[in-house]
Amino acid sequence: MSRLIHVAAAVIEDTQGRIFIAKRPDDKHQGGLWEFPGGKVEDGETAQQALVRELQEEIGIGVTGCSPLIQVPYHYPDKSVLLDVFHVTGFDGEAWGKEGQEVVWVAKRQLDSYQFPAANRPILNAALLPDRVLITPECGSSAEVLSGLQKSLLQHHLQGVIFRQKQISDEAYQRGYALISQALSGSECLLIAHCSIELANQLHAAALHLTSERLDALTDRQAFKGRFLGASCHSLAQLKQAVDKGCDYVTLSPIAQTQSHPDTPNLGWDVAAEWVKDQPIPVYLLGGLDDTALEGAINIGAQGIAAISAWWR
Ligand SMILES: Nc1nc2c([nH]c(=O)n2[C@H]2C[C@H](O)[C@@H](COP(=O)(O)OP(=O)(O)OP(=O)(O)O)O2)c(=O)[nH]1
Ligand SMILES: [Mg+2]
Repeated sequence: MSRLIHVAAAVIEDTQGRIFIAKRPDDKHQGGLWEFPGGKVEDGETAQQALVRELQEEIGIGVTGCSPLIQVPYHYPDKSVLLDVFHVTGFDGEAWGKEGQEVVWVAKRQLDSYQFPAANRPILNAALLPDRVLITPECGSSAEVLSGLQKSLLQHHLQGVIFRQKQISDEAYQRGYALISQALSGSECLLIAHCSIELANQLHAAALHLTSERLDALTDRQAFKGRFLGASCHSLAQLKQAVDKGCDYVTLSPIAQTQSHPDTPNLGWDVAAEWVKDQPIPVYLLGGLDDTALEGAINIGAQGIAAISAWWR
């Protein structure tokens, strides 16, 4: 296989949550498609140094704040690249197309209507998904879930929730989902269903989380009609399975010891870091973690953290 060309690229986000993208010139590799600004890492440079240089050269901004977002190795028929993507949230100057390229600031909900190179799918997922996802605990009723949820979202400013209630019937789940979906409509919070693909499609769910068993049984990503399909992973083999089957994100657990499963052996940070590295999929670390773990999770290349008790009321 040909050598991987190391490329640094940036998901640049402004204070209104818009993302900056540029159009690749027609005569370049993957020309005519939209891209996240960036370019090749030169000899003797780190990826972050290349990013800072490329953003100055291509769009005239000075990076003042950035963190790792995702790494995507990808093999085009004519070229192999390793896209080393950073989330840029601080910069000096006004971004513009210094090389004559078309550029635009896009609201996140519009990003999917632009055409990007095939390698960019996981980058789009990472750009669109939140960094913290709440998983609901077992509750006595959907009304109880809803009131707890409203308090949690308000207090912790969460932008994603997996509505999980394992003990209830499909009918009860359906009613609970409708209740929560209505309460969250108009908010920025992504509601993720936790049920079968069939039920999620019936609910017109935009996002669905699969158990490891359901991931194992999955034969066709397209069976789920919504935008984001995630899965629970506990091993490197499962992570790879989720990537191969076209999932959009995963949770990886248990990272640390939890109150709910004190005797289950945990993976620990070193193993998590090893597994997350180079996996072209956003990974949420889960199990015994709270907000204090977020920065560490992002620094090892994870999307962020998922938790139940850390944010429940
Ligand atoms: N910058 C960027 N490159 C991407 C994206 N997606 C994707 O597949 N690529 C590929 C296309 C190219 O093969 C490679 C990036 O190279 P580039 O053409 O931007 O490199 P460069 O800025 O250093 O330009 P040059 O030296 O070739 O003129 O990565 C993306 O979102 N942003
Ligand atoms: Mg470039």
